[in-house]
Amino acid sequence: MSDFRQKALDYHQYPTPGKISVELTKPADSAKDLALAYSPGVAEPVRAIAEDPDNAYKYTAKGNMVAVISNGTAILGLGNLGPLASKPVMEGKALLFKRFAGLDSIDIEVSHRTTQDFINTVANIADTFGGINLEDIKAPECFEIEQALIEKCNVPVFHDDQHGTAIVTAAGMLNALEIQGKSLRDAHIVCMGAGAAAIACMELLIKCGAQREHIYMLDSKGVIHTRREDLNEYKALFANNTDKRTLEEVIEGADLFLGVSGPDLLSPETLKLMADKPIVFACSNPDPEIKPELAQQTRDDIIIGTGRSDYPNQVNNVLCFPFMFRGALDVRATAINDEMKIAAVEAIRQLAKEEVPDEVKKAAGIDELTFGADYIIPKPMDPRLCQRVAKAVAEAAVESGVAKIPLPENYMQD
Ligand SMILES: NC(=O)C1=CN([C@@H]2O[C@H](COP(=O)(O)OP(=O)(O)OC[C@H]3O[C@@H](n4cnc5c(N)ncnc54)[C@H](OP(=O)(O)O)[C@@H]3O)[C@@H](O)[C@H]2O)C=CC1
Ligand SMILES: CC(=O)C(=O)O
Ligand SMILES: [Mg+2]
Repeated sequence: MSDFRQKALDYHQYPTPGKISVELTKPADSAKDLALAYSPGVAEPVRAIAEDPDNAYKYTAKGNMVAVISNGTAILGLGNLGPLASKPVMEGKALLFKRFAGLDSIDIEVSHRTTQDFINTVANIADTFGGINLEDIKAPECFEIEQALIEKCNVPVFHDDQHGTAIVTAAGMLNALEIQGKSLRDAHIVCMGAGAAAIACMELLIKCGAQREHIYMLDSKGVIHTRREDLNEYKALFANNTDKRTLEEVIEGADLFLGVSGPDLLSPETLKLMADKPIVFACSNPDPEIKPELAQQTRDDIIIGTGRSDYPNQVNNVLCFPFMFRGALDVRATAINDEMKIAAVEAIRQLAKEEVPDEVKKAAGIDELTFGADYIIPKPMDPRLCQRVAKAVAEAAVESGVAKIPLPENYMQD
């Protein structure tokens, strides 16, 4: 067994199996404490909540609690390995919610027969939480699931692999384009993958200025084009009227490559076909579409990002979802809308251009971090991310009318 594999297993096993636990926030040491925490005292908040459901935010942990919910059908880039096997990833997302945004989070893995079963299960438990983070649910079911849950639930529902990934990708792409001296409007884009992450990333890039007809999308059967008869309605929106059928044909002269598909699908020979100063985000986890060292050996004019923590330019939804929910929950947003998403893109983007505090460099194990080819996007452990992104999101929620309470006092200071 490789050293790293054993280390990863040991990390998860010792000293206690798993990565999260529950802690108490109230004393529970005496009979008096228990009389308040449990019977008879607990009856008082019960009555208050029965009278007004918003009292749940006052008397329970709901308002600071996010459920991370999966069915394990698209676990990272590992595929459909089932609900239980997804648990380490979901516990990992809960760890990130707590570590980076102070949000309590619990993972829920759902076994189900039909898509409707899954929707009903989540809708029936949604009121327990302040928000629902859907994770690693494969396309195209993820689109129907998210839409149905948005309609059914009173709390914000966000499919992280779609929108978290899209927000971080857009922020990174815009900065990388700026460094390479290119514009999104003129960019020729290749998107490898046509699932949850791919569709959402391309839709958001279009909202940020990319042109749909400049985008070539590929799935496991090749280029998505208008003569294919096997396309679902989401892929069909990206069907090009083209005779090109292979990655090699569509990547010729491309400025941007986004990989949200699987490992090692971009060869050095194919990378050579891209335009000068290309941008490659090889985001498949855990193994990217091309290894950064191989990409950099092949092209010295490239900007490359991956989803991993052990290379520069980590283009990963961890830069978004903790802060998206922090901002949304702090103003009790009923939804996560486009205004909030665009605000998050801008906040993440801008932060990369500022001087980096020494503590962040130390945590990243890097002496120098300056906006440029190896630092296009902030580091996940940058504490300013929470302040900036959550604030931008909360303000956008208030301005766009989906906030149920005003901006909290601590958001007023800079
Ligand atoms: N860095 C980050 O933050 C994130 C990275 N990802 C990564 O993106 C990948 C996809 O995740 P997600 O969208 O949730 O999963 P989905 O299952 O929804 O989509 C996977 C897509 O990849 C396509 N695909 C598979 N094999 C190939 C191939 N050989 N050539 C071209 N396309 C292929 C599938 O094609 P078909 O439609 O034909 O089945 C499908 O469209 C994963 O590796 C995941 O780790 C996802 C979210 C965030
Ligand atoms: C990062 C992430 O959410 C994924 O790879 O699925
Ligand atoms: Mg995921």
